[in-house]
Amino acid sequence: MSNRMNEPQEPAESNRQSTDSVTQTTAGESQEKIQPEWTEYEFQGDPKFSVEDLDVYYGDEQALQGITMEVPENSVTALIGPSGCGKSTFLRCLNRMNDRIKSARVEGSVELDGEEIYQDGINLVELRKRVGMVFQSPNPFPKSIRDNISYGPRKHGELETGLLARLRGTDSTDREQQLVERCLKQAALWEEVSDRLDDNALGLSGGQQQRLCIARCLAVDPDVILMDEPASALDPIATAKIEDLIEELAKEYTVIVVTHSMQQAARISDQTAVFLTGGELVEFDDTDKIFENPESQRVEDYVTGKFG
Ligand SMILES: Nc1ncnc2c1ncn2[C@@H]1O[C@H](COP(=O)(O)OP(=O)(O)OP(=O)(O)O)[C@@H](O)[C@H]1O
Repeated sequence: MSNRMNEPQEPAESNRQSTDSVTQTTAGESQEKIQPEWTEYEFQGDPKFSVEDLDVYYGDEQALQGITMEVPENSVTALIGPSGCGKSTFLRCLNRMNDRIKSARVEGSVELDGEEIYQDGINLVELRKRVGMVFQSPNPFPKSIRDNISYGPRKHGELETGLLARLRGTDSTDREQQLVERCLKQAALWEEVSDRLDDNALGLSGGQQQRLCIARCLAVDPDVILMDEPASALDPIATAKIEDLIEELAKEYTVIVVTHSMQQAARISDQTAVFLTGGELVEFDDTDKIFENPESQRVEDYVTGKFG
């Protein structure tokens, strides 16, 4: 992983000119789309997601255009780009959260471990269990810290506690305690809250609440954790804790994170996808390559702050 942002070097001219213009217009003719070759990222191992020709519309407005990329498993992928270029829209395609937006229409293919998630009959509850999501503002339930963690597994019928469960002999209080401890440890929060698990989660600091939301996401055993600007509402110390946590989580989970901070993308991610205005994915590569020697002139301009 990259720990620093170097001054970008000059990208190869020959590559740039051939395909940098994703949308070319010849006089008086309709636009012709050319998929940039810099999104074919080569990596070892299997892809977690294979996305092909993904278009997303909100009503008549197109938010993503022909996105094709493969996301490697057990690593951190950062999605960067200027405001409104479709990063959050793309993230929401990966667990079909856009289905909840009435005007949204998704075309193309998204495979998770080789299985199409946009096929009819896919179980959305299962999908969102496998592909969890953490949002920009921490949003714990107004319940105890313990209940925040056990909420998901209870909903899925994996935990039962209380009088009825004890009478039935199905009480899982011990398992719940183990689960709460494991998830809070994984989210680097256990030490700070182990003596107040029954306190209301809303009494935690913003950074603690966000780590609790990550712990809550881990409680249902996901494969993938999607994060939409998870540290943008936090102070620098809380941000550093979330960044450390993201790197740690990637040993076991596939983490895909939208960030506005290029420094953050450079610090925490293994590979970076750069989206630009109009909903194009222009370049996807190792994070070092994107920040030090991108192929696309537009990406170089963006990462060096010339626009965006
Ligand atoms: N629910 C929605 N209904 C209609 N249009 C939407 C909706 N969500 C996003 N859009 C539009 O889709 C485009 C992409 O938005 P999106 O939020 O995905 O971009 P983004 O890169 O995540 O932006 P930001 O960095 O500002 O969060 C924008 O033009 C936006 O206005």
